[in-house]
Amino acid sequence: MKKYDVFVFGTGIAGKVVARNCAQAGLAVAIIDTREYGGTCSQRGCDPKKIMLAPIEAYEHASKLHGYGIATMPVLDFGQIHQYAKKYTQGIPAKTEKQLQDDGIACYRGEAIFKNPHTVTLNKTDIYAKTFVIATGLITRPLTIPGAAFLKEYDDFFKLLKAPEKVVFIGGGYIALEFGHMLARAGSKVAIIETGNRILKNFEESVTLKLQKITEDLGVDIILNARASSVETINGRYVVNYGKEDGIHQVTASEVFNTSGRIPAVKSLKLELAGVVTSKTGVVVNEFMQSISQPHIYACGDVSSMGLPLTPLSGLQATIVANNILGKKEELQLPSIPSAVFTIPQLATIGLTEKQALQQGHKITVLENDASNWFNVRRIKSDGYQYKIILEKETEAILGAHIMGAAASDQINMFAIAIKAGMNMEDLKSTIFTYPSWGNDILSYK
Ligand SMILES: Cc1cc2nc3c(=O)[nH]c(=O)nc-3n(C[C@H](O)[C@H](O)[C@H](O)COP(=O)(O)OP(=O)(O)OC[C@H]3O[C@@H](n4cnc5c(N)ncnc54)[C@H](O)[C@@H]3O)c2cc1C
Ligand SMILES: NC(=O)c1ccc[n+]([C@@H]2O[C@H](COP(=O)([O-])OP(=O)(O)OC[C@H]3O[C@@H](n4cnc5c(N)ncnc54)[C@H](O)[C@@H]3O)[C@@H](O)[C@H]2O)c1
Repeated sequence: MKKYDVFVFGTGIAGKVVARNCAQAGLAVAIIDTREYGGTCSQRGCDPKKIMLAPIEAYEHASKLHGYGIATMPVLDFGQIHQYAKKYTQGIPAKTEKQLQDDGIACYRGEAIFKNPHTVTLNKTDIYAKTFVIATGLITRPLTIPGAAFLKEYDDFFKLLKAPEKVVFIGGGYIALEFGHMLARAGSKVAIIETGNRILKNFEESVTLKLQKITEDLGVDIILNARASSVETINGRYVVNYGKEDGIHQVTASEVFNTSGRIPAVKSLKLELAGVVTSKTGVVVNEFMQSISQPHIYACGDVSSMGLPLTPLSGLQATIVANNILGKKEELQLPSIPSAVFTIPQLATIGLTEKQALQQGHKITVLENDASNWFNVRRIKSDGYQYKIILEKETEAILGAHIMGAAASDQINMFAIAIKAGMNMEDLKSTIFTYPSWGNDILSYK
């Protein structure tokens, strides 16, 4: 029987970091993936999405400044955009596998299944390990509606060679908004069906409603308080039926995407045979990222029950897992994690919303303004700008920051630094920033 010190499931950011750190420290490590090596973020998530966004942002800038120095409009070519992202992603599986092999890691492919807490079976062969790491990420939540087989998933977006004529997204979260903004600018007619009463329901309401309005003005049809009930094909087109309070409605589409959320990828591992406890949010772990029921089995990244499913946290958790396997006892101190939706303009958040701050009993001061007429917005003729900052009333400590604007994903990082450094709003505002930058705008937040 093959024996390893560490056996890692998943070659995304989380699995890769654990495997490499442990192998570089001299442990015998094996890793396995059911798909191409390299995981979601680099191949079908954050990075290719941002690459595709680059020409779309350039086009957007040009269209806003058309007649203000841009004399002729450029032409957006979705096929070229697809190729641009593909060129970036296509080398990743081979490069990832080579890095792992160069570190002396045994690389497997396929579906290994737990037989007992220390053994997995792969292609009828048993493999023993002292320690296991589950880093299998998330998969699209299956919708159990008639016609669900017609639905595309997030990774199909990266296979599109042209912008479809009409696209429907079922679910109005991160993925629908980011993809919808790109496709709408590339010429698709976009509709989003959302069960809630607004998009991006975990974000601060006022700034999100501003983005919702901008998205509608872009031509995206946002259908709220609606639940998709079935998908049919009629004359080569899809018809999505959805229920609202007043009955069943229909929308037609050339492509329909299931963007209704993502669930932990644990089903095929047979974790129950290893005695590993899971919940709806993934493998239940303690502060050392160990399974609460089997301490020699760790979980990190999106599949762990700890924190938001975002790349920076996955990397942090993986480093902690590796340190714990290597005997340096380290706890995950969940930091304030910023998050951004890469629409145009962007939406970014950190910390508590106003509602959460009040629910937690804080006495608060709120700095809020529609800053759409500020210099930086007028300069690039962007669609809008709004912020809401939640402060502890007495100390001015920053409890939460929420920004909708062209550079929100970077501005929010300044709040992340301030929160980590224990700076209050006055400290932040007494810092000298470059002028006239988006960062400097923060000095005028009131
Ligand atoms: C479209 C999209 C855009 C995103 N954009 C952002 C962004 O802008 N910023 C951000 O912070 N986050 C973003 N995310 C989230 C980010 O991609 C994840 O947080 C991150 O990839 C998680 O890394 P991971 O290693 O935990 O999982 P993954 O990268 O998903 O890796 C898990 C790996 O495990 C493999 N696997 C699954 N099941 C098994 C099994 N049974 N056995 C072996 N291997 C298995 C998978 O094939 C995969 O390779 C985005 C996600 C999506 C879908
Ligand atoms: N920029 C980023 O950081 C980024 C980008 C993309 C994805 N992600 C990660 O991926 C995760 C998943 O993203 P997502 O967009 O798939 O999910 P999400 O959880 O952000 O949004 C899903 C939405 O679908 C709605 N919904 C659920 N069932 C529905 C139904 N039957 N009909 C209509 N609406 C329905 C929900 O109310 C919710 O608003 C995110 O939580 C995030 O962590 C991050």
